[in-house]
Amino acid sequence: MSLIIAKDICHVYDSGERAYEALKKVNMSISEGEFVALVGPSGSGKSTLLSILGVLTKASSGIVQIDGIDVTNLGEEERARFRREYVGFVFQQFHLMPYLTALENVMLPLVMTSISKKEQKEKARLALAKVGLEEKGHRLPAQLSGGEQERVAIARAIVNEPPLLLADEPTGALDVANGNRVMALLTDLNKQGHTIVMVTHNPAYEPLAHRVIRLQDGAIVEGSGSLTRPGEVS
Ligand SMILES: Nc1ncnc2c1ncn2[C@@H]1O[C@H](COP(=O)(O)OP(=O)(O)OP(=O)(O)O)[C@@H](O)[C@H]1O
Repeated sequence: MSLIIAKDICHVYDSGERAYEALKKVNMSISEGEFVALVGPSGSGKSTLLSILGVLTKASSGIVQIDGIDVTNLGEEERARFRREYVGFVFQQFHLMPYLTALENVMLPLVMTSISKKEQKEKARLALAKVGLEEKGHRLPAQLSGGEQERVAIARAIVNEPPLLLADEPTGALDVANGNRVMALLTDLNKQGHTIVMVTHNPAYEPLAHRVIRLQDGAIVEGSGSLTRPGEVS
């Protein structure tokens, strides 16, 4: 079953003097449980597409359906709620709060929920254990290595068990050994049921994905998946 369907997605950045068409009629579908690598040259539109799939950016036109919900026309508040429930984000820059411990950073997505503080802590501990950092929850980000900080960021992304995990160059700031460890972790999380879409510049990681979607000049040139399953797209 498709978790994501994107139909005729166009995106234009309009910064006053000149408009730039970053995505041109992108059509794709991603099945539940897939691990997809989103690749392509710099400027081809990968981050823009990831941001649209994560309901962070509103596409200029086109339709995005996630888990059967048309997210295209949701209001700001509904979009925020949708992101909290459905999407975990992992970025190249870890974006950890420097004055919070690793455990507190992982708890952040739960703060807005009705879950009790005790349960929030328990869930954060479990997420840290999943990334192999159960012993380091008390440390501040500055007291962790780059690889460990990225694993904390991954724990934060999965703490509320979102069905969809979006990763933008998750290994971009890491050395080979730490990059490989993060990739092994993502592969493992995928096996546990998270659907993953990952932007990467590293061809060595492409074989780890079930499918490679290649973008060029804002269009998909390989691996879009089928959009023709009856009943899924109106
Ligand atoms: N806020 C913006 N305003 C104007 N143009 C933008 C903006 N953000 C991105 N672009 C342009 O849109 C195009 C696609 O950008 P995007 O960041 O999606 O590419 P990318 O494939 O992720 O690139 P990279 O691999 O270098 O991160 C680029 O040409 C970029 O210059």
